Amino acid sequence: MTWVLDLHNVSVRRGEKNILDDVSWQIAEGERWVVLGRNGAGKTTLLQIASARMHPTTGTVTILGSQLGRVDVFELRPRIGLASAALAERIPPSEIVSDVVLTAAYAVTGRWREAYEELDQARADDLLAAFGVAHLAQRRFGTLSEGERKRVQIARALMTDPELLLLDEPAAGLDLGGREELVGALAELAAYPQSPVLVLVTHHVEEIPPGFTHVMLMRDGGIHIAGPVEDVLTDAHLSAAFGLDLEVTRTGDRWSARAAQRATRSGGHSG
Ligand SMILES: Nc1ncnc2c1ncn2[C@@H]1O[C@H](COP(=O)(O)OP(=O)(O)OP(=O)(O)O)[C@@H](O)[C@H]1O
Repeated sequence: MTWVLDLHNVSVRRGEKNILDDVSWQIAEGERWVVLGRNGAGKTTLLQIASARMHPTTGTVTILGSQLGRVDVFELRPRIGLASAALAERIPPSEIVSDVVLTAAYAVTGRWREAYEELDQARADDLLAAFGVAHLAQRRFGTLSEGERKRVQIARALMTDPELLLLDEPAAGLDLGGREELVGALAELAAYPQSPVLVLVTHHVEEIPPGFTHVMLMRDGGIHIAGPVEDVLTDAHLSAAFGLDLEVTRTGDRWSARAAQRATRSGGHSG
């Protein structure tokens, strides 16, 4: 089987610590993954590896059939869409929104005399429309709200028509309405068979869009458990991964979690 992403015994060492510790993970065509874990679990490091931005200390990483270390990463990266806070910080606030998306075709931020094809412009316009921000195309990126910026970033990440799309906490900082709109947009993306393979990093099960197929729970740099959503999202697995007693609830095609309610003392009469 050809995997879209194939990590084999991958570790990343920083100082005395393995911040990724012996991770083996395969993603097949058509899958939509959520990576969950508490602060410091290693989620962003995992996405750095999966987006060919970081090499492992040990282990092998094969992305879209190319093994890291044996491939020109500058040829590989346009095939992988990535949206993250770190990338967003590099977008000049004065950049016109349309150009924020368009420049992804050339893997740069900041438009500077590149010869853009009309087709590229049309694609950038379509993506802005698909994420409901076409009306902001001529605004400066720095003037957008957090939610509007997140949508523009995802449009940018899709500009190169990637085969793999990695989203690092796309709902962070959004209000309830913004989160729900984004979850809806990602559910739509997940539903298209032509969409890239999706990997979404989040802290909250409430942000899992309908249509996502698999969940990985990370803990201390390793995989606590990974597999189909229904198998992984249990009270026991989530509690172990987050280190506290949690109750998970499924309502329709959405999930929520909260601290387990302690059994109340019963049987007594008040007064
Ligand atoms: N260059 C580095 N040197 C030392 N430690 C690092 C380095 N980069 C990351 N770490 C540590 O590795 C661990 C994993 O970091 P990472 O950012 O991958 O976690 P995360 O799961 O994305 O966390 P969060 O949910 O808080 O964003 C953290 O403890 C972090 O402090």
